[in-house]
Formats: sequence, C-alpha cells, structure tokens
Amino acid sequence: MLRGARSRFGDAEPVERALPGGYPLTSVGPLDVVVAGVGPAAAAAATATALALAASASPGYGLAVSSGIAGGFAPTAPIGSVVVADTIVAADLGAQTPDGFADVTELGFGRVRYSCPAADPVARALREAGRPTAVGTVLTVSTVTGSAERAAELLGRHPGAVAEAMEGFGVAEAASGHALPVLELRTVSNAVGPRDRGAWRIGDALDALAAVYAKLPYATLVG
Ligand SMILES: O=C(O)c1cccc(C(=O)CC[C@H]2O[C@@H](n3cnc4c(=O)[nH]cnc43)[C@H](O)[C@@H]2O)c1
Repeated sequence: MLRGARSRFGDAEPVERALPGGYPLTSVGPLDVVVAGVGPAAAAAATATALALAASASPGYGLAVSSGIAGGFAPTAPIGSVVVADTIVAADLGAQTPDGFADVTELGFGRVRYSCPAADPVARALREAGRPTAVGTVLTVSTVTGSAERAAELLGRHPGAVAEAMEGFGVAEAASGHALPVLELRTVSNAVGPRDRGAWRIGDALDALAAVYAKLPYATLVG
C-alpha cells in the first residue's frame, strides 16, 4: 500500500511489525509492504486487515498494489520483463457450462474485473528508466497454468492478457471495499504454458522487482 508521498524514503530504516492474524508489515517511506501469501483469498485477507487497521490513519493509503512474480504470455511479456495491469481479471471465478466457461458476472452474481487507473504513469516511468514493460490485463488464477492448451484458452477469452498470477483480484476486492484504487505490478519469472519448473527465474524476477520499486513515480501516484 502507498501512503502520501510526503513520507519520503530518505535514510529511514524500514520498520517492521505484525498485523493481527500474523501478517508481517514493513513500512519504508511511502510504502507499507504486507506479506500476504499465495492465492486470492490470502491476498484479500491480508490486504483487508491492513486497510481496516489504517482506516482512520492520516495520511491514509492512496493506492493498493499487488506485487510479486508472474507468468508472462509470449511474446508480449518475456522472462525478466515488467507487467503492469491496466485491468485485473479473476479468470477462473465462475462455472463450467455446456457452452464453456461462464464467469460470475455472466452468471449474475458478482464482478470479475477491476480497472487500474495508475497503470499508464507507472508504465511510462518504468519505460523511461529502461525497463521493458508490458501493460494489459493481468489474470488472477487459482491454479498455475501448465499446458499450451490452457494458455491458449485463457488468451482466447482474454486477448489483452499480458500475464497471470494468483493474488491481484484478492487485493482488488479488498481495496474496493475501502474505495481505494488498485494496481498490479509484477516481474515475469516464467512463461505461461507447458510446465517447465527448471525454466522459472524466481530470484532474477525478485531482483528486478526490487529495482522497479526504486523507479516508481511515487509523487504522481499518491500526491
Ligand atoms: O510448481 C512449482 O514447483 C512452484 C515452485 C515455486 C513457486 C511456484 C508458484 O506457483 C509460485 C506462485 C506465486 O508466483 C506467482 N506466479 C508466478 N508465476 C506464475 C504463473 O505462471 N501463474 C500463476 N502465478 C504465478 C503467483 O502470483 C504466486 O504468488 C510453483
């Protein structure tokens, strides 16, 4: 989560504490980083906890960001690149029907999509800093894609998808409950497609993510 940009990074040491429920939270400059775990439910629970605790704080949060590593759809988002969501979509929240997958919005009882108003300034800043950055839909899935067929099915339903991960929609749901804008910002550790665990570059992607956070336009994002 991002607070007002008047809280500069400066030389401030990170401050760590545990939220109710045991979620570790590290505050550094304008950033509060909550480690939420894997999957949309864990992400929603941790984010909702942090937002509820900060509800009466000043400055309050201005933006919730789902961050981590992601699978990138080729050729748009190769390993090592950055993906910024302009839209977060819950890609497997729905039902299988005789006519194929129907999401919960089509079924008439929920939403599966959030827009990310901060996507453009973030992508611009990262590109200006020399980081290959793809902007588009980031899918939230509960199962990592492991076949070319599943990757093609997802792209068929979401032609604007640049990546998949497992937490964005959970963060978006929690942020929405607090009327807070959401962003999803990740670095690509693997290609979405046939399972090839040996090809994942998790360490490199996490190093790239740390470098990305040094280049964000904080003042533009939270004023
Ligand atoms: O399958 C394995 O052996 C394995 C080993 C380490 C980590 C995993 C994960 O599934 C990590 C999921 C974690 O990372 C994000 N992520 C990264 N790439 C993808 C992807 O292609 N599809 C979905 N999620 C991905 C995700 O957001 C989780 O936080 C597996």
